[in-house]
Amino acid sequence: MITAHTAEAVREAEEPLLAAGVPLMERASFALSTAIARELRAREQPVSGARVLLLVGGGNNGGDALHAGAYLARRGCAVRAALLAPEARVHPAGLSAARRAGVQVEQVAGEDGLVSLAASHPVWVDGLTGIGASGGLRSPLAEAVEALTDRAAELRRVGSPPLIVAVDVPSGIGVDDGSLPGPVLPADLTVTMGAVKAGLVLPPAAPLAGRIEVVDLGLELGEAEAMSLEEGDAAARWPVPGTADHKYTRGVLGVAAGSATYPGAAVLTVAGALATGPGMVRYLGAPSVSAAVLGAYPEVVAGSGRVQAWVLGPGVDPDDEIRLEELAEYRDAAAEAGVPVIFDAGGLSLLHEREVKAEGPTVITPHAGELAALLTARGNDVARAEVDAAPAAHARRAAQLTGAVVLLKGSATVIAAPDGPRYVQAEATGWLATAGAGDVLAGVLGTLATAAQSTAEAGHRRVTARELADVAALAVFVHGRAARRAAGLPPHALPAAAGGPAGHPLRAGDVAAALPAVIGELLG
Ligand SMILES: NC(=O)C1=CN([C@@H]2O[C@H](COP(=O)(O)OP(=O)(O)OC[C@H]3O[C@@H](n4cnc5c(N)ncnc54)[C@H](O)[C@@H]3O)[C@@H](O)[C@H]2O)[C@@H](O)CC1
Ligand SMILES: Nc1ncnc2c1ncn2[C@@H]1O[C@H](COP(=O)(O)OP(=O)(O)O)[C@@H](O)[C@H]1O
Ligand SMILES: [K+]
Repeated sequence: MITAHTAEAVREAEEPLLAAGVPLMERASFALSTAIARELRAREQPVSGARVLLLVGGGNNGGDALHAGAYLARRGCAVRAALLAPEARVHPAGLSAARRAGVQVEQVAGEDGLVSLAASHPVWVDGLTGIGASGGLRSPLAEAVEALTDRAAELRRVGSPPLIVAVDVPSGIGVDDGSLPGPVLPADLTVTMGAVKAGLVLPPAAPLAGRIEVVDLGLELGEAEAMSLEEGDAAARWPVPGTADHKYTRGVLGVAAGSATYPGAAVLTVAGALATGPGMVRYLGAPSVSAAVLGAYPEVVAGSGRVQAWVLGPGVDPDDEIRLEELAEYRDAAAEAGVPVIFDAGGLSLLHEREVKAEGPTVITPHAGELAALLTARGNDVARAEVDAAPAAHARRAAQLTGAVVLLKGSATVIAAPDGPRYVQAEATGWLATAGAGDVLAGVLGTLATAAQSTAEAGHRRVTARELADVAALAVFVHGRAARRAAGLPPHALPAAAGGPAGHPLRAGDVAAALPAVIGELLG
């Protein structure tokens, strides 16, 4: 599990160690220097003689960069430090360590000098600001970062990109919320001190961190601000049927999806559900859609009966009041029985009224546009772009307003429980951004929710919001992995922008088809 923390949590955890005289900065900066050397070797570039440019701001983040520069200079690198804050404000111990080690230090004024300095150094170390920064980078750092970002893009175009290493965080990101309040220099590698910061995993900042290495400082941290499931977590949480199970103990999923206009949404939801391994899927909808679903999947049982979870709404027309009334009936029955409900697409409109709160265990699965519509309908006027700029904050807001677990879809998908954990999962690929992919996800989530409900029923208790958030993260994890497989991408390949394979197009049905093999591989 990747656990990510706020700046305040990290500072609190550092305090007792600093008070006890533990040399955290020395440890952090030494580890930073070795990470840079390792990265150079991995790129088959010699460490000795490597030309390294330190971008130094006026806080301890700059101190880390200077100390690391001193270590690198001692290993034979040609290190230069560009001070972007007045020398009197630059970390004094770092500055003198760097000078003693032979680092050439110069005060930078204006972007032109900085850019030409950068052009002659293939390694840039971003030590402008770390967890002490607030708001977007201000002048002159903002202009410097903009100019360096442009230069890096030019160098990338001509095939000689610099190696950019961020100290602790790419300077200027929203450290706690992953926002981008101003310019940020995208890094290839972020060496982060003591703990992953939430902004390194939350969108939209996360992709700018590149690969993340954590320096272990022995910090004792409390509950995470954000978590990401990894392979081992997903495998450990997967509901594998036991020998005593039968289809009803494994769980029955009810699907009310599709319409005359969007019959395919029902087929794809069911495809995702079946590929995830339910005990049974019941379908409820118009006869023509039902015929399409059964034509594609004869395993499905049409008509009502007892279920352990519902998926309500994929492909449902939000203006079809009669259909929405049916969905509301399923919802009410589910609330009475304590059965989880997943509202997707058209079904989300059932939560548009301001005072409506989820009465039973509930997950909603909007994309940014749908979340903006939901928040706006409930009196929080929000545009899609605002959700995109701060997905985690908006997901949490919607969770608090509705009482539901919110699964906010996007290139990184954020999951927020009303007062519980927050997950972010980013294993998918841009190829997944295709019509119907969300329907498949709703089906996957539905099946996993039935399994969670079956376990809860066996223990004579109700499934909790926390468990539903866990299930949502698991669904997004395998859906993302299945998308990678369907796009011909190995699970751990670098993004195409970082030199990894591009993959190939997929259609939503391919994601469902890839699921059993992905799950099998996960479970070994
Ligand atoms: N406390 C410690 O001993 C440790 C600190 N560490 C490092 O120290 C960093 C935190 O250091 P600080 O608390 O000094 O803070 P930072 O170095 O992160 O930032 C403070 C500096 O940035 C400037 N600044 C703040 N907001 C700005 C903005 N919006 N635009 C432009 N400039 C801005 C401030 O004027 C100040 O000069 C961590 O990120 C980490 O790199 C590590 O060495 C681990 C140990
Ligand atoms: N750029 C992207 N990279 C990776 N995954 C993405 C990206 N954009 C969207 N996705 C994923 O693709 C799916 C699209 O779902 P959705 O928007 O609901 O489509 P539909 O309603 O057509 O089924 C979601 O799982 C979402 O997280
Ligand atoms: K930094």
